[in-house]
Amino acid sequence: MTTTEHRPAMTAGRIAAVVYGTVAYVVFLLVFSWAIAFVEDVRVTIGDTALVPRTIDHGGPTVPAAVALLVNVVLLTLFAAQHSVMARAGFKRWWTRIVPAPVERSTYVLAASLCLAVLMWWWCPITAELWTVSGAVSGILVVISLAGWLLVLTSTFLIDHFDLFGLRQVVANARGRPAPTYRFVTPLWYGIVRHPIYLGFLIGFWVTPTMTVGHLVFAVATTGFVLVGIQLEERDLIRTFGDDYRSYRRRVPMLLPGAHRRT
Ligand SMILES: C[S@@+](CC[C@H](N)C(=O)[O-])C[C@H]1O[C@@H](n2cnc3c(N)ncnc32)[C@H](O)[C@@H]1O
Repeated sequence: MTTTEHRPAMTAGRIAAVVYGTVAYVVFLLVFSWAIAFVEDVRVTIGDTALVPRTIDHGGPTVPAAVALLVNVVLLTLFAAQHSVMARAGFKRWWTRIVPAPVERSTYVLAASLCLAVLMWWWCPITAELWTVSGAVSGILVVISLAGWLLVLTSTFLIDHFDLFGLRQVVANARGRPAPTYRFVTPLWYGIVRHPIYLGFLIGFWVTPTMTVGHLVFAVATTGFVLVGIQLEERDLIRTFGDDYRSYRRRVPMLLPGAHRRT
């Protein structure tokens, strides 16, 4: 094969990777926005069309609570399994023998977004209320909850938003450049807690004016998942960054700002 025969195929592959990465990113943005409406219990409609017909507490089939619980646990398990497996360094090494390395992250983002979409699409609300507040307190809780989502979004930019969601990798590949170097950084929120993205999610999930049984199941399950995920993520980070990360762990608390530092 001559060089001139080889080049168009490479170029087509690189363009396809950029298109794929862009689609994965757009799907992520849509599903992330949907997730905010879902957890905040906002049914979004345009005219007669319901964009978010089902939320954590509204819509969905009328089924016995035990059936709803079973369905929700299966959905949460599917979501947790996808994240726990695909986010691990060992899986990535194996996976990139099958999937081209430049689109590995985009594939992860797409799979994670689709699992979350499946969870929200089939979620069965269990609406018995555990607590509910109204008036100014309700408004304050909604603001705190939205601040959690903002913490998630801003933290992705502090690490490297476009790297985290796979776009930097496909663009570097299209330019014929090596994959971007994976850096350990600790700016702003990362100087206060080690996991501001997960903290933001926990705030978004737990702080609510109305806590139903279904919402509590979601919050407890995702909290457990986050706590286990942190252990696995930090094991990978220590393998990659060694003493830099160990020292960071001693200096900065995991999730609670100001919590007792490890010595
Ligand atoms: C979904 S992000 C969550 C990051 C962090 N756990 C948080 O809650 O803000 C997961 C990715 O961030 C990376 N990561 C975690 N902490 C990092 C840091 N301080 N600097 C760079 N990358 C980091 C992990 O290696 C992993 O690939």
